[in-house]
Amino acid sequence: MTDKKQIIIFDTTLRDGEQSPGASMTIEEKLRIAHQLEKMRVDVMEAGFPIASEGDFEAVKKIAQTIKGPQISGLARANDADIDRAWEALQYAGERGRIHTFIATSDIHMKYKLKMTEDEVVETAVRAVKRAVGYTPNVEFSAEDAVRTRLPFLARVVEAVIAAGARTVNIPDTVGYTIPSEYFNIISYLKQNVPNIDKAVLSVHCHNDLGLAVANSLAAVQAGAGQVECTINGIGERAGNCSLEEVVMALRTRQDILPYRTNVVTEHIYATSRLLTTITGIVVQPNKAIVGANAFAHEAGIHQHGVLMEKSTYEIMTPESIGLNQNKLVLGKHSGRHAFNQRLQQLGYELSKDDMQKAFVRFKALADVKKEIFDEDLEAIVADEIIRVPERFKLMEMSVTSGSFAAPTATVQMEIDGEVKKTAELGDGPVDATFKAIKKLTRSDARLLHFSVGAITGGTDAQGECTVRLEMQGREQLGQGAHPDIIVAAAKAYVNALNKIASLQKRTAVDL
Ligand SMILES: CC(=O)SCCNC(=O)CCNC(=O)[C@H](O)C(C)(C)COP(=O)(O)OP(=O)(O)OC[C@H]1O[C@@H](n2cnc3c(N)ncnc32)[C@H](O)[C@@H]1OP(=O)(O)O
Ligand SMILES: CC(C)C(=O)C(=O)O
Repeated sequence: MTDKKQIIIFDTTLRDGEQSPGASMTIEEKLRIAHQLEKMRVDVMEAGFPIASEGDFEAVKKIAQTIKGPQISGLARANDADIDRAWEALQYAGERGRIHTFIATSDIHMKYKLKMTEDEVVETAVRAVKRAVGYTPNVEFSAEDAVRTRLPFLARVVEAVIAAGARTVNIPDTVGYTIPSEYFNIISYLKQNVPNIDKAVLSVHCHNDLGLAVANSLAAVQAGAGQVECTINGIGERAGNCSLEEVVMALRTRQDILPYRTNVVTEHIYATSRLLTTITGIVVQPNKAIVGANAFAHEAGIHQHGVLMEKSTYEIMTPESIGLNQNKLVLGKHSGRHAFNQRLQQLGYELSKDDMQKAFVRFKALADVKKEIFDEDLEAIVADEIIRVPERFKLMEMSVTSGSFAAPTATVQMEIDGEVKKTAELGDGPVDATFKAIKKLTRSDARLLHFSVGAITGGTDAQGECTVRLEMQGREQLGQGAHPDIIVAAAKAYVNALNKIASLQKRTAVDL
């Protein structure tokens, strides 16, 4: 193993990943993901952009205070205020705290966005790195839009920031424009033309606009890059970032031609992917590599036959290597707390005794109506029962009539601020009628932006999982709900989003 070069895995799910439309996370949600990344042993996690908002500052601070093991990075533009604010949040991580400062170096960005000359950009970058080094030696510099930067100028910037003390220098493909051979050549050029290049780790950060982020990152590694920046499920700005699970599993699976290793405990990949989906509501496509629902499924007879004879005929990696348990312990209504607790732990959930008990009660209720409980059901229970906000609004009972003849009608009973209220509403369909009834009871003027529904597992007794995005007074909130009855799941998701809005408004002291 020692003859293999170690590639530093820099996870930026909590920063660039959070830049995905709809992926904003609360401090608690970020911390939950951070714990999972810690368990998975990423080398560096970028916790946020501290100057961006009070919430992001607090999240980076909390992660720096809590997470042990990985380095914690915070992003900062190349100016004093950003760098000072970043360190204010990161200082609690000591030497593991990394200030990541950046400035764009391409002609397009310098001319239209920064309105700076080359000399001004070099001067600003050097000044920023020096200021950051005043706080910590653990400084990373990124040349934003490096791929569209003229190479001699890029080399000049890289040399200058290394001389100023940057230990890591990142060469991002900010707009997902490059292709593997070109990126290989850029990294090789820097290796050959920057005299002090050996004093820093070269890093890569690829966006996926052309679907090449993972391929480009691998090409850069082959050219000598020592750090790969990536995100869980590949989430991120626009088409996303290089996907952590894909790049790590490619390095692991093709050891024959890729002599590199990472510290990532790949067996935690699946649980981490699911946790992110649960928190953000951004689902991965079924055919997504590594973590998609079909990634280890075989439908075709010839494939099934091959796999039955010898798995490696059609499987290039084992499901176990990403934490998918082939021999699932079947959980049903006869299961007890031990099996239940153990499975939740295997899925990456460390719940308190109280939360475990709450989830167990809910599991038993589900097991009464459903033959077999799958991992996805358990995740939905945890999402629905544990990862929740204080409930101003509680859904008590509901019933719906609909069909091809009856006018869809929903009768809903809720507890609101301790008072029980009931109403019935007509709608264009059962979900519409239900949402109208909830809106009436809660007197909410929230606007529905998005509604999605999915069956969590196969079979007619599967649980339905709904995601609802609401907008109220300029704030957007995601709500989730799971239930064997899809309309109840939709109602729970709607109420969950309303509770999040109410809790946010309470926190920011805005009247309802
Ligand atoms: C490629 C990337 O992913 S970079 C990271 C992108 N992420 C984000 O932008 C998310 C967080 N951002 C934010 O919350 C806000 O944009 C803030 C707080 C950083 C700045 O907000 P505002 O002060 O309102 O500025 P706004 O975002 O409108 O414009 C950016 C300003 O930063 C300047 N700027 C952009 N990049 C840099 C940089 N690397 N170094 C220094 N200045 C920069 C721009 O020129 C512009 O300056 P101007 O206000 O003097 O015209
Ligand atoms: C700040 C840098 C690393 C970035 O996110 C990008 O260039 O895409």
